[in-house]
Amino acid sequence: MLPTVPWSEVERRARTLPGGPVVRSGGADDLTVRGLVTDSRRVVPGSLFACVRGAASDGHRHAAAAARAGAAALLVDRPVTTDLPVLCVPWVRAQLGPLGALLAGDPALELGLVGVTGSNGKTTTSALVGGVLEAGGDRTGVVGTLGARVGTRSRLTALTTPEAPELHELLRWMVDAGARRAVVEASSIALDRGRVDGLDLDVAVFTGFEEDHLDHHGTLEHYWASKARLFEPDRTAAGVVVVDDPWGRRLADQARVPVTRVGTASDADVRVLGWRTGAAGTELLLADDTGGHRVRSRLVGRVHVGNLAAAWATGRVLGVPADRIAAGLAAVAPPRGRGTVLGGSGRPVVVVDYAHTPRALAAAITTARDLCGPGGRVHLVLGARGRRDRYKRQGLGESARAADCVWLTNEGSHGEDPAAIIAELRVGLFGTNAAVHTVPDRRQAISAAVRAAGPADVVLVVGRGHETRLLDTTDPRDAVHLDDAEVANTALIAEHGPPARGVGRAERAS
Ligand SMILES: CC(=O)N[C@H]1[C@@H](OP(=O)(O)OP(=O)(O)OC[C@H]2O[C@@H](n3ccc(=O)[nH]c3=O)[C@H](O)[C@@H]2O)O[C@H](CO)[C@@H](O)[C@@H]1O[C@H](C)C(=O)N[C@@H](C)C(=O)N[C@H](CCC(=O)O)C(=O)O
Repeated sequence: MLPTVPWSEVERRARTLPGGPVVRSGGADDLTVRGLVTDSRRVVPGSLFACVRGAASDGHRHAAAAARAGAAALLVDRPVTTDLPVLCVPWVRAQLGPLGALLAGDPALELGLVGVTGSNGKTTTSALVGGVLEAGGDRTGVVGTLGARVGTRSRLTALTTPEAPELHELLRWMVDAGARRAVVEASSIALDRGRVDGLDLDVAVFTGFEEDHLDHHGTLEHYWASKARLFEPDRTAAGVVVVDDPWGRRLADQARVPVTRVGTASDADVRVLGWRTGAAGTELLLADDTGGHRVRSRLVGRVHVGNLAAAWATGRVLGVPADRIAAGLAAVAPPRGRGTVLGGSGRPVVVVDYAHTPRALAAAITTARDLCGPGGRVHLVLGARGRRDRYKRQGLGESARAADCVWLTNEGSHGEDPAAIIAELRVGLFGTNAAVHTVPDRRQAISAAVRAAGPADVVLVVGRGHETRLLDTTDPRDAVHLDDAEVANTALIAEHGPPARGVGRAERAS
């Protein structure tokens, strides 16, 4: 439940931020506001509407709409014509963290917080850390790409890391539901835009780094710096860093907070001694300062080895006993669309995954290869999202060369020409030995791949993972329902029938 906050208190909090004058105009002494809102369409009576200048629009232009919807006051950084009380600050976006926290009753002060960043693995690692902390006895909320949840309750969110006011409201919701800890997925864009400003983390986790989101960041170094920011002493007390890539090592070396190094390297504090993975899950052997530990998980694929080890290390840093961590990791179900395994039992295995970067795709193909039966082939269903990170397409095609059969298709063109996107993927595949088919309709591509697959084969469907809406224009209202896992399941039954009795998927485990 959001508190009612005196206007004078809002002004006082706004003044705590250095950077220029804060000027209040209007508003009687007894004025109160409830909830900080950045979208005029979400204003309710009593809201404080923050006018944010964005890429596509400017919140100042929506001040009148917010007033009509019942906003009690405005937060602005340029003059607007209005009868409402106004607080004018140097930069509205910079205030979203501090004021979002205030208007949600400062929930972060009541929570132990873990932030998870990295190019790949944020969602899975967040779920694992959530499971570890729950097993340690603390109710733990998790917010990220799959939405927000605490206990059995869940809420949808639009972004991986919500804008600061929404994030603080979600933390309030978690506290009200009894949470003592929360895990927050922190995307680089969120860090860059200050969405996690004002959060004091107990632990920041780094899962790995690879070129991505350059449409937003411009350069790799800017992207890197955005992520590295989470490991500054004013943001976190400690770090857990997977050091198996040079970027992780760089971060561990440069961080000014105590860092637990995780990985296969001999100097890792939580060291992966060995692992094996199959359709039934993953098992790894870890060593830390307390000895050796065997960890079992239902997650499928070698990509999760680092994620599991990072979650283990986070539990250790937060004082969760080893047996509780192991129990927590064993209990976590694979997050939706993150290596979701379907089929098997005498039929081909289908893996639905979110991999949308060249390295993540290469790792997903390796996992698919691990899951093949004797003589089995990997069928890859591959597309690329329109109007985003075009530079990745050739690299995705190059990674796809490791598959035996590639089904190029649409992944939501967002107004681009789908055929042109496919042509760019094909550049990376030039000269490959893999059989390459083009089936622009995604449903048909998934069905064709499932139809072509034999019982020892694996069909890997990548790019969208948990997503259920596909958009081919620039108007979000044109999005249609399309769930890759649902399509694959239907195709499995149509092409290969229901599972045969007595043949378990686990029998394909390596
Ligand atoms: C780059 C970025 O962060 N963009 C987000 C941002 O856009 P923006 O600031 O440019 O906003 P804008 O659309 O220009 O509008 C300006 C302001 O006017 C407001 N407005 C607008 C229209 C209206 O009628 N009334 C109104 O009040 C908007 O709410 C906003 O406050 O604020 C919008 C409102 O919250 C978001 O929808 C939008 O996310 C875009 C769509 C997006 O897709 N962002 C992606 C790239 C993103 O942030 N992804 C990361 C990373 C994911 C990952 O790691 O894979 C994430 O954390 O999700």
